[in-house]
Order: sequence, then C-alpha cells, then structure tokens
Amino acid sequence: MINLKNINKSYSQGGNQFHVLHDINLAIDAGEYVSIIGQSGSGKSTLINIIGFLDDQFEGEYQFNDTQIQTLKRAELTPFRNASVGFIFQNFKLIRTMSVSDNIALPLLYAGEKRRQVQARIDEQLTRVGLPGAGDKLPTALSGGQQQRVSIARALVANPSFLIADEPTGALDSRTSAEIMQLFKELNDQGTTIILVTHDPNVAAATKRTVEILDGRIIADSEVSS
Ligand SMILES: Nc1ncnc2c1ncn2[C@@H]1O[C@H](COP(=O)(O)OP(=O)(O)OP(=O)(O)O)[C@@H](O)[C@H]1O
Repeated sequence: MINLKNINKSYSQGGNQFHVLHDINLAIDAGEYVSIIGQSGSGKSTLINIIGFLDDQFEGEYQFNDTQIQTLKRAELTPFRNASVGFIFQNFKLIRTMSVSDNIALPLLYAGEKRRQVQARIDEQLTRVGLPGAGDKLPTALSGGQQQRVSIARALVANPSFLIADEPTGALDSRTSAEIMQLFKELNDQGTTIILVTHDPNVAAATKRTVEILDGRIIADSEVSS
C-alpha cells in the first residue's frame, strides 16, 4: 500500500539546508500495525508528514497503491489525503465548542456529505470506540482517554485506508494509555492499518512491527515478538 523509495528531505532555513531524512526505503502493507520510534528530532514527524500526504516537498518516490504521490498537484493532494488517511494526535485536537458527534462528522462534511445524513455512521463509530450514546456531550465533559476515543472515531468515520497516530498516548496516564493501545489492537484485528509514532519503547512493543529512526535514517525494522 505504502511504498517509499529513496526518500530524502531537506529543510532550508536562513540560507542553510538541513538534510533531515536520508534514503528512506519503507513499505507498509494494508493491515499492518507499525510503530515509528525514535528520539526527539530524529525525523519522525517529517516522515509521517510525507506518509500522510501533508508534505509533498521531498526527493524520491512515494507510491501509494497505484498513485505516484510526487506527481500529484498540490490541489490534488488535499482531497487525496482526506480520502486516504485518518489522523490521531497527542492532544486530540477536538473542537471544544462542538458536540462529540459534530466533531466526528467533520471528515464527512469535508468530503461533501450532509450533516443530517451521517448520524448513523457517527453512532456506529462511537460504539466501536467504546463510547455509545456520548454524541451529544461536549469534549470538555469527557476524560482524556474518552477524548482520545472520540478523536479515533473521527479518524475512522470516513473509512480511510490507514490511520496515523502521532504520540496518541503522550497525554494520558499509564492505565488509560493501555486502554487506548488495547483499542488500537482491536481495530487492527478488525483490519485497520495503523502507523503509530512514539518515543516510548513500551508503546512500540504493543504494535506488531517497529521501525526505528535515528538522525533521519532507518536503523532498525523488525517484527515485535509476541
Ligand atoms: N520546518 C522546519 N524547518 C527546519 N527544520 C525543521 C523543520 N521541521 C523540523 N525540522 C528539523 O528536522 C529535524 C527532524 O524533526 P522532526 O520534527 O521530524 O523530528 P521528530 O522525531 O518528530 O521529533 P519530536 O519527537 O520532537 O517531534 C529536527 O532537527 C528539526 O529541528
């Protein structure tokens, strides 16, 4: 599904070039559950911005299914991203003034659907993430773990090809983290492809494959032994 070949990425700043990704070769198949692990500044965010179609300024080839991403125009990238990937963030990024249901509806509205036609799909996802009946609440009435469940429902609702979870347990206590990791495991068991970014080896150990980055290079790529 995801096939990166010889990806290099540099940022220019103040007339200098900073080479932050070096010759990245990485293939991820549908159905995988992969963690990308590395210390702060190693290039994890830079890499997932490319994988998640947020950044098309790179050298090399990114083939996603039958599409060569580096050949897409900017205007083509946004609808491609909306249709293909669901994002989950450390700090949830829910809109505090909107109900849980309205937050989850957003990707469907971006895709051109009508709010009144999507409630059943929202309720289905709320049940899937363990929050049946929570749709009318405001995010601020929920615990951190519950808010992360809402953001997972939002990431899933448009049925993307894969999820990117960027430090999804970074703002949660260890027990709630374990519950969220259990939910990701269940989603993966149901067939959801998940790419999870973390600096925490314990979190990475709960996935099925770890890709380790150091100074912009993949230094290890291995199955997690269960
Ligand atoms: N927009 C930018 N302009 C210039 N340099 C950048 C930019 N974004 C990131 N960098 C640099 O690229 C390198 C990799 O950063 P990146 O954010 O990808 O690392 P990371 O592994 O995600 O770190 P963290 O875990 O702290 O988020 C760092 O040295 C960072 O300073």
